[in-house]
Amino acid sequence: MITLALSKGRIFDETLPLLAAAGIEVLEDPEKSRKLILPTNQDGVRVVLVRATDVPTYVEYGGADIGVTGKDVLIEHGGAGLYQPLDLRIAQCHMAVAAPAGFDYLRAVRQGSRITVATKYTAIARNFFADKGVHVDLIKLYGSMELAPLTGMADAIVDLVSTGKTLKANNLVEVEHIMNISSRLVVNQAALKLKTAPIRRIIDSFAAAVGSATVPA
Ligand SMILES: Nc1ncnc2c1ncn2[C@@H]1O[C@H](COP(=O)(O)OP(=O)(O)OP(=O)(O)O)[C@@H](O)[C@H]1O
Ligand SMILES: O=P(O)(O)OC[C@H]1O[C@H](OP(=O)(O)OP(=O)(O)O)[C@H](O)[C@@H]1O
Repeated sequence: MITLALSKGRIFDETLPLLAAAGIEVLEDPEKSRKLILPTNQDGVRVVLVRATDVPTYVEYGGADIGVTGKDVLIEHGGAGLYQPLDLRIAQCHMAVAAPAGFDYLRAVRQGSRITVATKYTAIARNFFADKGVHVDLIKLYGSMELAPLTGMADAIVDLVSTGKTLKANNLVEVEHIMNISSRLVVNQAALKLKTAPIRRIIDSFAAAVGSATVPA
């Protein structure tokens, strides 16, 4: 049995065409079913639904053999013990620093001021500001980061941006582009050794579907 960990929503939706390329069809709609283990048209393949941030953990500890997860989540997790053969080029967005239009971020940076930054992505934010030599106090949040500067709790945020609509709706402006983000395939190293043929078949089908070469194990 091959177990594939996905999160509900955009990762699940955008992985479906890749699964189809591997001849795998998920037999239940996660938006309609309360089941966390979904059967597929292949007896030897099942999908488990977990929180987006838990996908690397399930694959690391063998709860799943393969997973699909954002580069953001992978960096925060650390990626220990995970084989990352493929950029799937799905769920594309970028990580950015944003601040209210009234906050002169560049001036604060130039003057060496201490900046308070709210984010769910503390590892990415810490590394980014450390590389720039900017002094920051980080406030860890689990969602709705945009609210932090609006309530006076933080000067700026580090968050994902796609269309920019969320920032605009909350009167925030992007002031730094940190990195491009897309989702990766992650594989449990031991599972790859024990179940090489079926896992390779999935990796190769995904690679062909996204038109990219795989990274050797
Ligand atoms: N607006 C967006 N456009 C494109 N991709 C995005 C966007 N927001 C997030 N992503 C990518 O999709 C992944 C999954 O996001 P999703 O919103 O489904 O989970 P989440 O709500 O961030 O996670 P959790 O449920 O654990 O809090 C993210 O890790 C990121 O890589
Ligand atoms: O630039 P945009 O296209 O507006 O996208 C950016 C938004 O997308 C993500 O949230 P998400 O859509 O995952 O919402 P959620 O955290 O409430 O699930 C991210 O945290 C931003 O808030």
